[in-house]
Amino acid sequence: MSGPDYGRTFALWRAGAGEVWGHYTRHAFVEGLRDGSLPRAAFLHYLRQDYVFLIHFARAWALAVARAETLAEMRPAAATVAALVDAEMSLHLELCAREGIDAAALEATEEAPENLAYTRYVLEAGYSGDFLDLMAALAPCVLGYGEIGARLGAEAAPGTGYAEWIGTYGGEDYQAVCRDVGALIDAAAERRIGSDFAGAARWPRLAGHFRTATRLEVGFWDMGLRGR
Ligand SMILES: Cc1ncc(CN)c(N)n1
Repeated sequence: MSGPDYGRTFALWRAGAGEVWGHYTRHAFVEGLRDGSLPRAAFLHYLRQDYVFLIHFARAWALAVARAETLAEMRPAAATVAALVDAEMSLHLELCAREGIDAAALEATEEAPENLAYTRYVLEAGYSGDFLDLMAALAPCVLGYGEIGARLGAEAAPGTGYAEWIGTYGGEDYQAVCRDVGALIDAAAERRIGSDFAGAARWPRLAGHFRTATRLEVGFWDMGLRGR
């Protein structure tokens, strides 16, 4: 199982997460997007939760701007905040508007426990740790969807009904964000722990953040699939 190249640190964290990574990126929800069999109600339930999720993720990336130690770290972190609130959330606004769900209704969505658990875990990693801890907790979100989008872009059934979702995450704009974030994480890791990543005292904790966030992604898909 391979995917796009988003850098060395991501490749090591991804491999270290073991089978959990496949549970996330090949979840039944994802396969339902690919072949079009995902019930529309489950998709809309997921989209509403994901809109709220992205608000908190934009806050977490804004925290990364504050935790950055250099301008070279600050710029891509700030660009990712913009990509989340300007580009990615537009997908949710447009798809939901077509179903009669407006922005006010989206913002009034009551957070599911799986959503609360995931977003607050990531924010806590940033509050109690440093920039690199935060990157480890954020990476499965950004880069996992990049990997899923790239695969579904190549494999999706014609007329799946979820082509816009797939096009957003498989498209060049989102893939460029993933490559930039991968490069940002590689540079941030070298700066803080040197080039012998796996030998660094901090490595198990960082890999643990990545694995936990990946498990929380699986829980998010489970929540979406269950629907209301
Ligand atoms: C739960 C979740 N994880 C990741 C992404 C991709 N930014 C997302 N929109 N939602």
